[in-house]
Amino acid sequence: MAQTIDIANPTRTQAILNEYGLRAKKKFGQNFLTDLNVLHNIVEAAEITAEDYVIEIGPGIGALTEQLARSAKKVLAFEIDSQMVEVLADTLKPYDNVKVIENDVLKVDLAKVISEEFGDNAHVKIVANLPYYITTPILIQLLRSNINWDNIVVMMQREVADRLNAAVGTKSYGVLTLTIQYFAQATLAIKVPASSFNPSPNVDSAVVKLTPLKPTTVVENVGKLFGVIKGSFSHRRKSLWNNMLQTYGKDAGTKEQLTVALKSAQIDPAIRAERLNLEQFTQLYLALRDQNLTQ
Ligand SMILES: C[S@@+](CC[C@H](N)C(=O)[O-])C[C@H]1O[C@@H](n2cnc3c(N)ncnc32)[C@H](O)[C@@H]1O
Repeated sequence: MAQTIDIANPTRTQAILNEYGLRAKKKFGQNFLTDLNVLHNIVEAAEITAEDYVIEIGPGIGALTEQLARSAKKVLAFEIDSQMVEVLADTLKPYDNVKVIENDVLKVDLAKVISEEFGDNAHVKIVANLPYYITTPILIQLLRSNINWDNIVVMMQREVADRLNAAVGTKSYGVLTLTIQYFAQATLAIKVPASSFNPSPNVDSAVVKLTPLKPTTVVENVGKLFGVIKGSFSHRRKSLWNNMLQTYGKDAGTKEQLTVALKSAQIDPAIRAERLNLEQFTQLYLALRDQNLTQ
């Protein structure tokens, strides 16, 4: 199975792109990893073993996929760019444990595909050098989909990585922070310089490792909890009260229900969403639900 020259090598990466007459596409967030050490560190951080089913998002020309294929049982990779899928048919030919699916990962029912490909309730590890233009929606999709993941190890913009563990009240604190807090523990695994990519991105990057976390307060409808959180952050500079009026309506009856809910959750209506922690949002959601406002 071993391939003599790794794809992750500046010369080989450029040679592959030239061979196919391709250039990295900005619209798909294409920055190819050319640093083999970084790839080895990613595979190590994900603790991939020969028993593991791995999901990769955005394989590109296959630099990370190849390293995953060498360590994992099977790799299932989602790639949006049909030209990359053509390249992958060649670069990944030596690996019979890889399947590439041409699709927008945001449109895929991951739970369904995983059970079709790996079996019902199969556990997966998710590894990716994410397309930076959709890092947040991908992370939210992964965490909110009902899949059994053992860990998620993903490269992202350093600035987004900072949001994952941002403290309440800071500029970076928001919906993404709260989503992570509900589902996972996030640790910064590797800092990656721009020189590790072709082309070099204009931002610093970091590999983050997420491990699953049992929420402190489990709610029966997570979608509705996050509906409340999203609505509360819709205008960051506005008070919670003003954002809530916009979400639920301004008539006297609704205002009365909102007042009761906020009182029962012991939350000051004048506060801004960025000042509330996950437990406070959970209490707010439960109080709004009791007022039939989240149905
Ligand atoms: C940052 S590149 C990483 C490429 C490769 N994994 C590497 O590390 O060199 C992101 C990859 O995601 C792909 N991509 C972008 N948007 C996508 C989407 N919505 N669904 C699936 N793949 C996507 C891009 O075409 C590109 O191949």
